[in-house]
Amino acid sequence: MTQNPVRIEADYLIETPEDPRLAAETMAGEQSSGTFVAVPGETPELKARAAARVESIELLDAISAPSLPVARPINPDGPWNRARVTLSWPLDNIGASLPNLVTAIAGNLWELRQLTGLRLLDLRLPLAFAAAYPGPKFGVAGTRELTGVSGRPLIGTIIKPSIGLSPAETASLVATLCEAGIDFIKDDELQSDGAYCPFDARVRAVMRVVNDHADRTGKKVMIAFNLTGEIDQMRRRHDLVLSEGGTCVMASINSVGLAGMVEIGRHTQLPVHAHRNGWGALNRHPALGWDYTAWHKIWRLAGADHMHVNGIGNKFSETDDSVVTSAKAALTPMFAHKPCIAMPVFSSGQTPAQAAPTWRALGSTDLIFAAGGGILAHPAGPAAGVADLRAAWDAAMASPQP
Ligand SMILES: O=C(O)[C@H](O)COP(=O)(O)O
Ligand SMILES: [Mg+2]
Repeated sequence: MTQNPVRIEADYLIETPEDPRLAAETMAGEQSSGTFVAVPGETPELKARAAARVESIELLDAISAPSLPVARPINPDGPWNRARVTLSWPLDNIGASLPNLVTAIAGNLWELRQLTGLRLLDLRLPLAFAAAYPGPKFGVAGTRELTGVSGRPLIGTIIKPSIGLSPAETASLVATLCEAGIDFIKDDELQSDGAYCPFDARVRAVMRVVNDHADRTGKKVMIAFNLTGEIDQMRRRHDLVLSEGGTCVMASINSVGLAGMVEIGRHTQLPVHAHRNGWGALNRHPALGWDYTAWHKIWRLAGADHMHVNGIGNKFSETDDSVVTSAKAALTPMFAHKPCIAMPVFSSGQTPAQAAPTWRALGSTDLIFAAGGGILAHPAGPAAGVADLRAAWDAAMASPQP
């Protein structure tokens, strides 16, 4: 977690038919003061001030075929060398700006013909970024306080069918889940403000049920209402959730973009639940895109309190190791004085069967365990689904601390 006070650092896995040292210099040049040819104004003084630097290169095994196509290959016969590279940039090139950070560390780099593979593995930011951005306002502690859940994961679900229910039907399902003792419910990412389930009507209908349940039992179930939209809409939707007594809002972060998320992060008085749909396009090919460890940091800084990490034995394509690495990353402090911890959300094909392996692999109860089909498709109904999931977690946690 040691931060260079004046330089941004990023680690990459590169694949190149050139000497990796040359390719790394091209990366640094293209992403700072250089271009494909020396230009007169790029003086030694200017370079000293603005050039990105190659901080380290670790050579890895070469491979026998390129991972990505190139229109005019530099060396069509290979070999395709691989290396782990760290670059750094002067903070003053961009200032503490998340959108411009992404352009610098993850902009035109992806298109360089010198590279047949490029993956951004991790990044380290100067403290100025911690000062410039809100970070999560609630995180694990604030979410636990609002839900009254301690010592175990939050047991959650996703409204299913994802889309198609009316506000009244959604509220009726929420009532059943509240009675069953659930802690957390979220809209599906596909449900935001459609014609037959408008956002405002859904919030009002659902919060009537949630508030009534809280008045009777003292337990306020946290509902993550999906406010994804344009910036003015999102601010207004947040304000409605707040005024109705809601305790969480959700956004599809790839859809609202970094500036959208920063605005939510600054405006919010509620925890922000960050849904990562679209992530596969940035991550699924091992020689292209981002590792979650690097990517999720920009969203935490922007204000994500809950970060989706997929789940053990998920219905998608990701390995369990990758899921656990992501969850541990979300729980790792970003800055000593401003940890920006985000609560990992395990979701995607989760059922009681994944409770014990998740507990063993993570060794923490600081998570939201969200099972949509895993609760709502229970043969004995949603209430039995909640009870089974609670029982599975209780049994898992009774086994020795991993
Ligand atoms: O939005 C989500 O988190 C997913 O739709 C999870 O749904 P599932 O538990 O039914 O896979
Ligand atoms: Mg979903």
